[in-house]
Amino acid sequence: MGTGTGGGRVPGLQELGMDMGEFRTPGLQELGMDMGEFRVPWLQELGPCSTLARAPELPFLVAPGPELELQYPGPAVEWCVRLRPDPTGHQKKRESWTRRAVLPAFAAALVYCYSKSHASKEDALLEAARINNVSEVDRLLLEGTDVNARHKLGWTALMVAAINRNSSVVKILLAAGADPNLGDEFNSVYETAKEKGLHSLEVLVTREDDFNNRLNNRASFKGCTALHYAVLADDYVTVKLLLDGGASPLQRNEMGHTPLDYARDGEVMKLLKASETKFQEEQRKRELEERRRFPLEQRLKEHIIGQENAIATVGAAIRRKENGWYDEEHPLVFLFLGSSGIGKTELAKQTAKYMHKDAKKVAKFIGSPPGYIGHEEGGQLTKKLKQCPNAVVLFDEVDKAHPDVLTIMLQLFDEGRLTDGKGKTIDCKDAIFIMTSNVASDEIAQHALQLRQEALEMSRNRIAENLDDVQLTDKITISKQFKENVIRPILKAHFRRDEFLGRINEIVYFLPFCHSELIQLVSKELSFWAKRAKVRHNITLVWDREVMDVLADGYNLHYGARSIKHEVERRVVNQLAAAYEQDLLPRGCTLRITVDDSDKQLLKTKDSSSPEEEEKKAPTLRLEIVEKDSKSRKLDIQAPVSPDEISFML
Ligand SMILES: Nc1ncnc2c1ncn2[C@@H]1O[C@H](COP(=O)(O)OP(=O)(O)OP(=O)(O)O)[C@@H](O)[C@H]1O
Repeated sequence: MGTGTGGGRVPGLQELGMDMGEFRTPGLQELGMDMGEFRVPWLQELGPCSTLARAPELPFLVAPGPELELQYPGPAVEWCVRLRPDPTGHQKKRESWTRRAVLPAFAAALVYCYSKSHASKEDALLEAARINNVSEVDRLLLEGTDVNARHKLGWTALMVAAINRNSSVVKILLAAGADPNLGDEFNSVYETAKEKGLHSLEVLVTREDDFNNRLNNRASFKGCTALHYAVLADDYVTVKLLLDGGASPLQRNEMGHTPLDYARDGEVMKLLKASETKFQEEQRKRELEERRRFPLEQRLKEHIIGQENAIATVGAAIRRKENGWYDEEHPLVFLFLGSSGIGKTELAKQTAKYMHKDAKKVAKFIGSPPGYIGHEEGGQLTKKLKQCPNAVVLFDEVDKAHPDVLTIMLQLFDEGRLTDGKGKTIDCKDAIFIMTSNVASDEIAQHALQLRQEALEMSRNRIAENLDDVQLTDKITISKQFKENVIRPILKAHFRRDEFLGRINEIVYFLPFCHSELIQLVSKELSFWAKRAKVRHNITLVWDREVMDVLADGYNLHYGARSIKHEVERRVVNQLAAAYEQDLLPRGCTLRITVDDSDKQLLKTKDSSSPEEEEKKAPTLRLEIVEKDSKSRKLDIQAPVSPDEISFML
């Protein structure tokens, strides 16, 4: 119970000569009725009317006598209850209702039925799961009630059935598709009350109604699955049903506990131990199969444009680790080299997402002062590694780290453990460390550009010779010789530690984008804004191929993909915003981005001009509205007034 009617008017009450105001009368309390919570001890629930003989009309009284039976033909659910004289309350020593008591009792029953008939199907399912009302659960599921719906405080019907040892209901819910691996969103009573802005007493009563008062109010239950609850209830049958229904015995709640952690010695514990091993084996097989069907490299390529060698190097190393072909005594250590904004952090994030199904799991530490581990962030790192020993740890801008910090990192990589401020040692052999650095980025970029130029000339010659492997220009590989003769000495001079470089498993090179990659980046960026235009303003955004060439020209080697984002914002999004502000964009219109006609010639002559000339002659991008007859109408967007002009006008 505990669901209020929201203070609305209950149909039928006035016919009984009462209205909501009278619920607070002392007469009701004397009868043992607590109207706030609809706790009526002498009220026995009979279920929906449809299962019983229907009352033809108001006032619902079906069986006058010592026991009163009442039907409520409500709008959604029709409910039936029986009222028994309560020997402990006002009706003491009486076997039937007094005239004085009948009316308020009726009113209370009516309100109860009303609240039941108004409760959503999902609430009704939770209630039926609690009281083990199998036929009601069946009926509600047949009516299409969402089997995984949550109580407003966070739990599901399966969890309620599990904690109450209602195995028959658990069986039906599982068969109807209840997800046994959903975690409870309920925290502790006090935390949940704070989160939801409710009184803690209200939360406590609601929780105890659905669960039971044996659970600790102060403990957090966030992330507990139905299996955790079945184990807490020490109910072998339900535990078995849940395991057979696909519940993971390895799933941890937010406190980091698996169901086994809550098991008492005995049958339940034995069953859980056996299924943990089986589940691990099955999970390993499933993951292996998934990796085979959808390899890491393919997933990375969905998010990262170009950088094929970097993706291949990281992919191969992770595959070795996942399949047990690696040195288990040391963590996997990468150094990502290359200029700014070309995907180093993005690749680290995507790797973390692949390893942990969550990009947020990447722990990022910045190398700039006050420095990494050893200072404030040292504690953070040990904390994170303790929580997740196989975390992906990103050390950004490692070249800016203090030499003392490099010494600690060396210990970390070499010994596979780290000692925190309190002298406690944390194991990190299973972690993946990714360091990023801009050191030698100019040399790498220049080398890559030179290789591309050579490849371009080669392919031009091949075209001239009528050989058709023109694609060659996009795929270049940095030579071993360049790495040894140019990069390694720079790294050595910078880090001054041979053994530090020696502990890096893979140095991964990120190269500047080639033209086709820039076009992909522009396309990704324009698509992002097109989606926004559609969702926010119902505007369809299309663009000509030349527009992408113009925007790709905004690429700046030092800012990488960020320069493309900036160029799209500067040259397209600014115009969109100005046109919108000037009310030039009707809702539902189609907008086309195009290169101004008078500037199209510039694109053709671009190759022969010097960089200075190009800067001056950058083609203009325009917005046009595509009319119904497919003709385009140019938009006359007024340039926004610049601050200089404002001061002039003043
Ligand atoms: N190769 C790429 N493919 C797709 N998006 C990219 C690529 N490179 C960079 N980006 C995008 O550009 C932004 C910056 O990229 P990222 O953070 O990976 O840069 P970085 O190489 O780590 O550079 P920095 O050293 O400056 O942090 C991100 O939004 C990222 O999604």
